[in-house]
Amino acid sequence: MQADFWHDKWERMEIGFHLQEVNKALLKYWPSVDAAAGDTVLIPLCGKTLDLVWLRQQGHAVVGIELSEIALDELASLLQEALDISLIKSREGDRVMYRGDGVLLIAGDFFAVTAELLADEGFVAPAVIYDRAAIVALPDSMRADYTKHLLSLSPSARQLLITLDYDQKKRSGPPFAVSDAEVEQHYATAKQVQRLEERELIDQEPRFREQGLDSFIQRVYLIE
Ligand SMILES: C[S@@+](CC[C@H](N)C(=O)[O-])C[C@H]1O[C@@H](n2cnc3c(N)ncnc32)[C@H](O)[C@@H]1O
Repeated sequence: MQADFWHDKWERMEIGFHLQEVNKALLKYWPSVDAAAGDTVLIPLCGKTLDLVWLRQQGHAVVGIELSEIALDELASLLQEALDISLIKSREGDRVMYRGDGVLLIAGDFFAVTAELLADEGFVAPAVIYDRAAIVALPDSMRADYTKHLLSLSPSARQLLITLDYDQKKRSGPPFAVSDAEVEQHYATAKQVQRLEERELIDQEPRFREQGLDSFIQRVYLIE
């Protein structure tokens, strides 16, 4: 997926993926991650998710990486409203950085963010990764590089990963289908890939039924 595709989506506010509430799977399974209060959570391709605000509310430092400055401006406002956290925004080369109390937001290409950059910002190897609608936002050709890059930012992080799976022949992404086998393959070197939940969502997602699908499965994994 090209950057222009996503910038265009944000300019038109065609953001059907955005939830108006904290993700239910995050609320349900966050205790399984067993994160300590001060742990940093890395949220790749974060959009303007309320999940990031909720994670900060739990006492975690949060790092969000997102192409769209529109999304991060909104997220900065949400953090201000919900937590009274003011972010200082600064344009630095190809990126826009937003820095505040326990928060780092980076508007720019995820693949250009390095472990060194995070360390320079005081966020060395985040302890936890939270991926909701990130790997599934990327086409097959990018997902191995995505996972490799994610692990380069924090090789031993625990990860809460939420995927979607359906018959990709019946509909093109995003969101893209990511099978159980693919997750196992990407995380073959992990100590453990534990599937916490598999849920059929087709009855709650009529727009996907209208697009010809008869199954739309969400899976939640804890990867260690
Ligand atoms: C499906 S949305 C999910 C957003 C968020 N995780 C959520 O749950 O609402 C995918 C997001 O990834 C962002 N994105 C896509 N490619 C990216 C890249 N290479 N670097 C940073 N962000 C990217 C898009 O702008 C979009 O906001």
